[in-house]
Amino acid sequence: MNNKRISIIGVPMDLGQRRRGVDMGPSAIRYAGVVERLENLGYEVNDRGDVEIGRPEKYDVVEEGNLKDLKEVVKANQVLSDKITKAVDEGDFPLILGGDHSIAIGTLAGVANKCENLGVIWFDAHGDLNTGDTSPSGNIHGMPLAVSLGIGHPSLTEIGGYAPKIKPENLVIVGARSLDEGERELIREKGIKVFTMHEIDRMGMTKVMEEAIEHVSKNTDSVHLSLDLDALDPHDAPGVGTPVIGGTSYRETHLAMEMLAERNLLTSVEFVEVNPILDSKNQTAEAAVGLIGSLFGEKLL
Ligand SMILES: NC(=[NH2+])NCCC[C@H](N)C(=O)O
Ligand SMILES: [Mn+2]
Ligand SMILES: [Mn+2]
Repeated sequence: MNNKRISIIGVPMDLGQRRRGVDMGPSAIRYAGVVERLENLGYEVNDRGDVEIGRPEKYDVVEEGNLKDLKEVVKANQVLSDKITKAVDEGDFPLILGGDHSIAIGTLAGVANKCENLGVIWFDAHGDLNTGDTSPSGNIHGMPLAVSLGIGHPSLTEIGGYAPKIKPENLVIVGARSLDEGERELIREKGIKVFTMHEIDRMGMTKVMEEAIEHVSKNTDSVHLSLDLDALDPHDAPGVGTPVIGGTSYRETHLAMEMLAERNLLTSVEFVEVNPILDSKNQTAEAAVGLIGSLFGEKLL
């Protein structure tokens, strides 16, 4: 990834879930020194600022189909998608900072329209494979993968003007330990590759990443990484809205990032769900920046 210009795009989105504060995620990650960290690795960094998020007069409004704050989520994701397309057209490597995970809808719309077959590595405690019909919460941050597979409300699946963005065989989920019933069904029906915490315990992160990388590099021309900080154990990343015990350690995740850096296959990256209000002394944003450093080639010796 060397000799490249990185475009940072912040997305202070908090409408895809109910806990306020995750809109400050991009600021917290910047404050933890992401730009300096990347510049020290020799990259040129183009911080394109934040996507504007509409502030609804009333929060949590379900306009239709069990989808909370649908209108504002759609609007921001369309803007994000266009912004990414522009960055890619200008030759930049996109690094997206969230914000809740509903922004992955716009991110994938923006990065997938430039390639035939996008591979996706999705680090998450959750599946994010719900639709309005299967979601227990109505929170759109639990839906971006289903939406990107073309499943869900048309105002979400049609963002960017095309659908689907990804194919189920080009997707791998790592770190899952909390799935809703509808998500399990979709995983089985579509044959989606999932390395749950069970496989990570059993095989170790090295083997999991070797297989995950192999899986997403087959028949793909680009590979996107979406990392939800709740994939990590809450002990190492407490500042997230939907923590689930029993996640990957900072060390294991760090190793995964180093393996991705070695393989040099990523074409876009996104870090989401950092919520400074729920954090302790910006620990989660700092963890994110440490992981970003490794991902972009930082080495101790
Ligand atoms: N991106 C996330 N943190 N998603 C959490 C989703 C939680 C739950 N499965 C839901 O759909 O409401
Ligand atoms: Mn999650
Ligand atoms: Mn997620």
